[in-house]
Amino acid sequence: MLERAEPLCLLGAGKMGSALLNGWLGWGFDPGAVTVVDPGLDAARRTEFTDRGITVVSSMEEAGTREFRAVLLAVKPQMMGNVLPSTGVIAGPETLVVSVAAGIRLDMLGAAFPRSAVVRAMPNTPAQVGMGMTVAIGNERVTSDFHALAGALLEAVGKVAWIEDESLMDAVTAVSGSGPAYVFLLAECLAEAGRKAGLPADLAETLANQTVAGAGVLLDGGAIPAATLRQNVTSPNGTTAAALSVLMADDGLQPLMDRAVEAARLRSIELG
Ligand SMILES: NC(=O)C1=CN([C@@H]2O[C@H](COP(=O)(O)OP(=O)(O)OC[C@H]3O[C@@H](n4cnc5c(N)ncnc54)[C@H](O)[C@@H]3O)[C@@H](O)[C@H]2O)C=CC1
Ligand SMILES: O=C(O)[C@@H]1CCC=N1
Repeated sequence: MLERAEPLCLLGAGKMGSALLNGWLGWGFDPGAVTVVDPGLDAARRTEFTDRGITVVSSMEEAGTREFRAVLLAVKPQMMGNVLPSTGVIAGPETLVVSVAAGIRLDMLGAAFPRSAVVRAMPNTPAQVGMGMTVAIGNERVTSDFHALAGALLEAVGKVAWIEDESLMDAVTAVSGSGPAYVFLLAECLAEAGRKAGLPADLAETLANQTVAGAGVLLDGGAIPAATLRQNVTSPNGTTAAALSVLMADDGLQPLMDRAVEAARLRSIELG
């Protein structure tokens, strides 16, 4: 289980690391128990953290040799080679290490943290508001206690699905890890199309954003399938049917999405 004041170290407080941290603090985690290691934070970001009672350091040396209960690795995959060798000292047999780096495999993580339980996870940025989707897989050191701890950390920021086949992680990354960006692009495109249809820019943006947000809330919980929600909007021979005849044509959204997801999946493999 997750105690609210167990020592937790976040390596890399960029977009994803901060989203997770905000989610944990929103859940009630004690900021005084958190150490952020990030050499790239500007003064304003550092102050943002320290004002909330979080300890911020620039290097692993400054973090000391204390073993944390949980270490979250949220640096770029390309940085992992530099970061991993110096992090072993803060992770002992009682430590759970969670990496969210795209493409970085469990065997690489396990080699860097031979004494610790390691979980490879793929969250997404809606974690910031407790609406994240995370897929996770643990190595052989993840006992039921560590599994519960990882589950608690990740469930504090949204839904969690555990998998047993690591090869699925590249497709997971392409669908839910990167997926929020596709939805934001949809909102941008819808607003742009509205502008082209004659709407003032700010009104077009408001309509598009609120439509995407509202549709997302209707989807939340999964009680009603997306296809049913779509059909509920579509009056026979009406305006939606006219638009969907374009979006659902043979060269419509599906083949485009297939190509986009495949490009992301292949990139995830490359990053590993
Ligand atoms: N942004 C997203 O939506 C998602 C990102 N991820 C993964 O999260 C990781 C971080 O991605 P972002 O947050 O988007 O990148 P980012 O560039 O916003 O954050 C990376 C952070 O790491 C810091 N950093 C660089 N070198 C460091 C070091 N030696 N020690 C500690 N911190 C260091 C940087 O200063 C920066 O704040 C990546 O591995 C990515 O694959 C996973 C799921 C979703
Ligand atoms: O773009 C990326 O590589 C990361 C992984 C998933 C979302 N952002």
